[in-house]
Amino acid sequence: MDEDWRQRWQEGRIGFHREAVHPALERHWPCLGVGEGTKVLVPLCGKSLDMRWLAARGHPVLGIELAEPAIEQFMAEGEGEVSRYHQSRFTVSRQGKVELWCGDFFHFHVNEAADLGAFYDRAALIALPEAKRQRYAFHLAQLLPPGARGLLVSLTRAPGDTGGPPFDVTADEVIERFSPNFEVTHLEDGERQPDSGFQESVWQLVRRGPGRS
Ligand SMILES: C[S@@+](CC[C@H](N)C(=O)[O-])C[C@H]1O[C@@H](n2cnc3c(N)ncnc32)[C@H](O)[C@@H]1O
Repeated sequence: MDEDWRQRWQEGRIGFHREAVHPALERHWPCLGVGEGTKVLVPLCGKSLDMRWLAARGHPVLGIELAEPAIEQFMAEGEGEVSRYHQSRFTVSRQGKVELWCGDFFHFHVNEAADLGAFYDRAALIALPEAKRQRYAFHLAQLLPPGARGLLVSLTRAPGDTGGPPFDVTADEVIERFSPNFEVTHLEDGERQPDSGFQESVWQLVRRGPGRS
């Protein structure tokens, strides 16, 4: 699976990438109550412009992405000097308020997450096959302190369509996977797309106590 993602980036098969900031982020982030200056984790970040939007609102952003081309492109398309350093199994590239960690999200350790206070998941959970989604929800919870808030943009496919990625993740599954560690609130459902049959759903998650273990 990891190799598939790297290959997609090599070949430019990145239909998931949006050329504009996601409207759900613009609509809902301001209502989440995430404090100014709070550092935002963006798992499986690609080269999403949503990270620039978060940075422009004053948030330091920490994105994690497997594919080096995604990070190279993000930096090349941005402005400002890029610095790089190595941290455990990752190469970290930093430009302005955005730092992108190149490597596997599941290798990102809680010790490296000390200053995180919020997260943003658009097309991260739904990029993972079922077997990895439970692990994802648990790992995310381990990285965030109690009270940390985030936005999740999930997706369902047309009834009977079992393809992916993006994978079909129902509302029941979102609740089941996250509610042990998060307060989960459904915010909205988008329109089902007539061509793809995809329908996005947007969720607010708040990390419950007692905290990281
Ligand atoms: C569907 S894309 C979404 C990217 C981004 N969130 C966006 O909205 O454009 C999923 C991304 O996750 C990356 N990815 C997949 N598995 C990963 C993992 N285990 N760790 C880090 N990145 C991963 C892929 O390379 C791909 O760029």
